[in-house]
This record gives sequence, structure tokens and C-alpha cells, in this order.
Amino acid sequence: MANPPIQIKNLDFAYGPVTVLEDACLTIADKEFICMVGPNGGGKTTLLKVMLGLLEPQKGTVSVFGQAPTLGRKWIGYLPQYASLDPSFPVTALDTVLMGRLGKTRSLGFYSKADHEAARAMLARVGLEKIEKRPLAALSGGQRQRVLIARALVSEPKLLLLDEPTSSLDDYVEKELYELLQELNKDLTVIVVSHDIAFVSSYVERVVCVNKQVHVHPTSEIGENIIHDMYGEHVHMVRHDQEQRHG
Ligand SMILES: Nc1ncnc2c1ncn2[C@@H]1O[C@H](COP(=O)(O)OP(=O)(O)OP(=O)(O)O)[C@@H](O)[C@H]1O
Repeated sequence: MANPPIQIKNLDFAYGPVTVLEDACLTIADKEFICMVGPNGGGKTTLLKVMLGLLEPQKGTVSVFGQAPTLGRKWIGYLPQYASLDPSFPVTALDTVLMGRLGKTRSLGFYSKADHEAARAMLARVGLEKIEKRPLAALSGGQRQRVLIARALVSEPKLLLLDEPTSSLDDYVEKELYELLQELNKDLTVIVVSHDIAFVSSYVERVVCVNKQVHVHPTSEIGENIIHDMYGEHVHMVRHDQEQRHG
């Protein structure tokens, strides 16, 4: 069997004396579409950064496509939390996507024709082929997130990590974005952090709950008990609409 995109075994991570992840184990299979949920401060972003080799665990092992994260991360496209670019920054959609080629391009100091072609192809893939010359300031929030997804995709990743990509978007824009991710998932593995379990559970089959410990649940298991354990009694976000499952 090929090496899985992510394999984490018995991982501990602490910022100084504060333990954030404890004995975490997680295997993500090729072409899975996974949602990562958990309370604020539960450790989701930390776990993504460990996968990217940006943080080193104190204990345990992490492999990314069978390699150490610092090597395997060349196969990862990452959309960080709060990645919203300053809209007044004077760049076009195409310029922004091209930035994703910086680790890939072979030309020094300028982008090659191949880089431009790849960036245009990715803008088309996220449904924005007609707006490549528009300044970011002229785009909607949803369009900007698509541009950032195109930027993450243009390095030709096999795994896409998105940290709360829809937190500032309207419901219908969120739905469109998840439909795009579902489409992209035909070709690559997708891990998306979201607080909106009810919404996301109609797209994914497994949910990774991160609250110091990591537990994986099939979507069908997600009910009041698990939500309360994760978020506390006051949260009611269950929408068990399996009959409305997409795809
Ligand atoms: N650089 C850092 N130094 C010290 N503590 C940190 C650092 N980054 C995060 N933390 C702490 O680690 C814990 C986990 O943070 P993390 O950002 O991984 O959680 P999260 O689940 O992504 O939260 P949220 O849903 O709010 O984004 C929090 O208590 C946070 O304050």
C-alpha cells in the first residue's frame, strides 16, 4: 500500500510547559475529505503546523507521504487561518496565485511562462478564469478565498490543508466553497478545519475531533454527546441530515 498522506503516532506537543496535544494518533488515507473540529485553543492549528514541519513534537512520529514533514510538505498546499490578504495591497488575482509558485519555479527573479500557465489554469479550476487581472480589492470575500485556494493549488500538492477557510463568509458562499473542495477532492486529499460541524458533515465521511486528544469519528456517529464533550453544554450544532448528503 502506498504511504498515506498523513500518519501520526503517539504525538505529544507542548508550547513550553503547556501541553497542547497528547498522545495523538491519526492516519489520513489518500483522497479522503476530512473535517477537523474542536473548541478554540483545542490544538487544530498546532496539529496542522506539525504536519507541515513548522513545529516539532516533543514525542511521537509524523510522516507525510512516508517522509519527514520537512520533506513531505512539498506535497502540501496550505491555506492558513486569517490568510485574508490586505485588500488594499496592489496586486491582481493572477499575481497572488503566482506567489504559490515561488517554491516551485526554476527561474530566478521572475516567473516563467510555465508558472503563468499553471497560475491561469488554477484560477480556471476555482472558477475565476475571467478575473485574473482584477485587483484583490475588487473581489468579494468568497472570490478572495478562491484565489488563495488557487495559490495553494498551484504548487501541485497532493494534500490540501485549509484552516477555517469559510469563517468570514456568508452561508451560500460557504456552500459554494465546499462544493469546490468536493470537486478538488476527486484528485487530492483535503483536510479542512471548521467549527461548523453540522454543515460540514454533509460533505465529509470522517471528522477529526481535536481537544488536546485526537479522536476520529465517522460522520454518522457525530451526535449531541460528542459535540458536548468537545464544545460544552451550550453548543447545539447537530444536523443529522444524512439524507441530504452531497455527492
Ligand atoms: N506560539 C504559541 N506559543 C504559545 N502558545 C500557543 C502558541 N500558539 C498557540 N498556542 C496555544 O496553544 C493552544 C492551541 O492553539 P491552536 O491555535 O492550535 O488551537 P486551535 O484549535 O487552532 O484554536 P482556534 O479554533 O481558536 O483557532 C492554545 O491554548 C493557544 O493559546
